Amino acid sequence: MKQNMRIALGQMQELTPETMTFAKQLGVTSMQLNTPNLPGESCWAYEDLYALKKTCEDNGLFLESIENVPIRFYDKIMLGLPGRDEQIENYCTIIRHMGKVGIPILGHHFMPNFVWRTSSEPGRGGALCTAFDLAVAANGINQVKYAANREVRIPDEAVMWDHYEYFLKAVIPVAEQAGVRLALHPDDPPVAMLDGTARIFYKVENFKKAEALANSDAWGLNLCLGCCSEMVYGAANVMEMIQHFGPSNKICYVHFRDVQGTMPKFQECFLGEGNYHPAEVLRELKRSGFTGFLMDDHVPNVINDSAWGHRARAHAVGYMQGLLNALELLE
Ligand SMILES: O=C(O)C(=O)C[C@H](O)[C@H](O)CO
Repeated sequence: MKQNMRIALGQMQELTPETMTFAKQLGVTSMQLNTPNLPGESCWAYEDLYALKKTCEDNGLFLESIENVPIRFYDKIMLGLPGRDEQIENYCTIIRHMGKVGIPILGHHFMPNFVWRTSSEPGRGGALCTAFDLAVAANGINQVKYAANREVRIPDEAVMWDHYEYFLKAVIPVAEQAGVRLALHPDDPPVAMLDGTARIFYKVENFKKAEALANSDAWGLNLCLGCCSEMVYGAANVMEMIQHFGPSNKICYVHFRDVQGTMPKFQECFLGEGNYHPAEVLRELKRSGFTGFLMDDHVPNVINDSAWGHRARAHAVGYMQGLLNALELLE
């Protein structure tokens, strides 16, 4: 059954009673977890995934997606190192477990050196916003946790494509069978080369290439509007991604955040003061046939907030709820 667009609370690693209460208080009925801190050095057990799903259900919440397994579960896959087939086997096991448990989406990115930021800058009212400047990054400065194996660099984009294709060919049939969708997150920052390693998901046409390689409804996007807005041409990418991937139901879910500026230099911001117009984008999502969930992803660090960002996330969720309500009335 097709649902309506809805909002999830997420980007936490742990499902605590407090966060679930917070979700309910905000009027949110969906949850997402990012790299949940479950036991396991290379794989997750069925029982642990089942417990996450059950805890959500017992609290009247639906666990929509798990975004990312830990990088240590698939670093060899991304880097094409010996041991990648074993990692693929484990990845397939997780997909099968998720299918059995009934968690419908598993997110992934393909950035061996993960997310980079070069500073935090004061935004509206002094709220701290993370920022990226390629000129600074050229000196190897990354203020976000560095997840790469820095000994191994893959400077060749074609090699990274080979690694992604190898991964897709192995996991897509398993995902199809399990009824789980694999949602790809764009590169952040979206740049062709960072710290000596090539990236492949930094421009619109490359997502179309991945779509063709996967050639399956089990592949889709974790459409991070923030990353698309960071790309050269900013808001135009956001619209193009929605218009291309929405009608074929390739958008599994949306990270609804924005930045000011585009590559090579940008800064995160509150919704409504970035490169794109949030209402216009939400309307385009609806018109494209998107019926998945939206979530805030990153938020500025506002005064007296928690590390996870309760205050700023409440603002972002409220903003999205208001837009959704208005859209229902107007469209
Ligand atoms: O940088 C972003 O836009 C992110 O959302 C980073 C997240 O950790 C995401 O899970 C990367 O796959």
